[in-house]
Amino acid sequence: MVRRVGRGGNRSARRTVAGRGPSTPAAAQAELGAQLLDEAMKEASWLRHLGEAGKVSIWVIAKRIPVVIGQIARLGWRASPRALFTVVACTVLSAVLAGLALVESVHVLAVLFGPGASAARIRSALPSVLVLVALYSVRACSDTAINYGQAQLAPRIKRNAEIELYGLMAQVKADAFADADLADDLQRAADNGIGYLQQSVPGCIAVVSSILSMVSSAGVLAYLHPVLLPLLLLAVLPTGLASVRSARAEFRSRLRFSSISRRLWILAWILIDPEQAGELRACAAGPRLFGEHALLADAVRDERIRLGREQAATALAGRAVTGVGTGVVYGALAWMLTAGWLPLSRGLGAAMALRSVQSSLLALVLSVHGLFEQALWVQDLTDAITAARARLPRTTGVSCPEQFSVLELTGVEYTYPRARDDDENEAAPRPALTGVDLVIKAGEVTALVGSNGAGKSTLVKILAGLIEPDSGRVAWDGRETGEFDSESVIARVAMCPQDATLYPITALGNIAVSEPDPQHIDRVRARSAVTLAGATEMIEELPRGWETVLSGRFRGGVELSGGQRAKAAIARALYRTDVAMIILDEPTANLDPLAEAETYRTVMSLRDRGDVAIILVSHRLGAVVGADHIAVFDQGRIVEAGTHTELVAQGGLYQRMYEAQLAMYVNRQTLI
Ligand SMILES: Nc1ncnc2c1ncn2[C@@H]1O[C@H](COP(=O)(O)OP(=O)(O)OP(=O)(O)O)[C@@H](O)[C@H]1O
Repeated sequence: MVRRVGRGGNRSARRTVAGRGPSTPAAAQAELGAQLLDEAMKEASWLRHLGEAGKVSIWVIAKRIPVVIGQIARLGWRASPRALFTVVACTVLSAVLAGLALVESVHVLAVLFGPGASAARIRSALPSVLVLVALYSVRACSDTAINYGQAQLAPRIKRNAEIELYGLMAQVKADAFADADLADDLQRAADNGIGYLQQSVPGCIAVVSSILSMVSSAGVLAYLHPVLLPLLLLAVLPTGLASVRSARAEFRSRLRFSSISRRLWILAWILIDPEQAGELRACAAGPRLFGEHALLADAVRDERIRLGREQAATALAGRAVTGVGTGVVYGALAWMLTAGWLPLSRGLGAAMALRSVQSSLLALVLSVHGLFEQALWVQDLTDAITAARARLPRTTGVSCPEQFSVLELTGVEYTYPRARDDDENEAAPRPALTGVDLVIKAGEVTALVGSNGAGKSTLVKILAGLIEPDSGRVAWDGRETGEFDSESVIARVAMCPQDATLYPITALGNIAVSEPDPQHIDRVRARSAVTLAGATEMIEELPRGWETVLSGRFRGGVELSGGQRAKAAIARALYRTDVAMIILDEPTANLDPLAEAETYRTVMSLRDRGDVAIILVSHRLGAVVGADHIAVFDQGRIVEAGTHTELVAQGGLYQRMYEAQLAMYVNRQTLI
């Protein structure tokens, strides 16, 4: 049993850190567990809105709710005007029918409790009973229509939001994702915003429908006797307040335990993920992770039990006060009946109306709280969409030329955007590139080499049009790329990035993934790309050959090795024949020596395409010996440039790196 968990921290754990260590191994274990829980309960960015509904005032909620309902109504109108109309019309109709049914019940009671013989009274009440049955039947149809309309609206609204959000995600500039805050915003929008948006549709309907039911029942009370209206407050207010308190306790608990729930989810995922099963056992990590899972799961169980107790106590107090209030109301009703202010039938009708208002109020409190929380997430989603819109690629209406002879970079500078959280750091972020000048020619192989973190991959992203320099110039045959639509530049570059991703589609689909329509895949071109990448044998040996899905997560699919993945990624780049530049960023890091040598021969042979510039990033300097031009990077700058022979003769960084690698093969003594 875990005790004393909370956002404020665990006192005993703190004491141990500050003072002497725990006395026994069991105490040490318990304190370690308490620290883990403390850590797990710190608020994370994706918890941003959870629990806010538990903190704000009722007035803030009251002002916000109509805005949300308006927003969802607008989305509903865009998604399906007919479904929205059905829902609105039937919600109003249901409330009116509920009121009419109450009034009709009073008529039935008036007849049944009126003068005359029993049989005659029952006969006289029959028409009103039939009307009552008709009213309830129509209301049942109306409620069904609301459910139907809601089932039509919610998925459409969700789908529209998905189209908008994922469409934007696929379009925003690649460097937008380097902005950790935007990436976080988009992730939250996808993980939570869309789901909450869908939930907010029934949420809005529940709120409107409970308000209308309350108004309708209150209207009936006023019709029975105006004095009953103020009495109503006595009967419903305590229930309302108890419900608000209980709902807030629930939200607060969710806030404190959401971080733990997320950890639990991640731990459970690690324990059951087939891909991680081997490593988990090899590292003997299973018992430790299982122990951590058990600790957190026990804490969640204890919290649910505690919450249940708190809510039961709140409900009991609410019920007790409501009981007193209801007693006062019924006392007043009895007095009105005996004083002749109200006939018996109306008194019974008033009791029914009171019950109806109480249950509608309960539903209203719960649905308003739920909707308020959903509204915060919906707002988050809207904000993320607006932020993503501001990061769409440049459109100028001018496409870049199909080819270039010379691509020139002059004084290129680039610094990655930093996260909002980093803004407080006083040190300015270090530029990834500074004053880069480089000339790239079609029909040549240009190699980019240098130390780790020197800026090679960043330059490659600029060449591919994925990011744009903060300053400096990138020009295709003298025309600055800023003149062109960003998309048109990206479309003219084939890229094989470091650690390329294979998608869970067929091998053929992966090689020709640049073809939007699978019907238009050129199989001959795909075969020749695979041959050039040295991957023919690998693909033909797959269980279903070209049609094998390249993911072990799917039935019949396979998981490729790192080297096999690299070959497929190279083939994917070589499939593109409509490009001005082919970029290979560390293409052979995972290849065996023979495959590596073969790949470099292929890369050099790409010069034969004539009008295509080849960019090769590599740490294997033996592989760039044959390049036409080599640029050596260090700390964001090009510090040396030339051919292999020229660079070795210079005796600088390149020569030192080359000699170091050479020594590994020819003179092991140098390394020892
Ligand atoms: N997405 C990013 N966000 C922030 N900084 C980044 C990002 N990518 C790279 N950097 C930083 O930019 C600098 C240059 O990185 P880059 O990946 O271009 O180096 P590289 O020469 O390709 O390195 P390596 O040889 O290790 O692949 C590094 O300091 C790195 O930390």
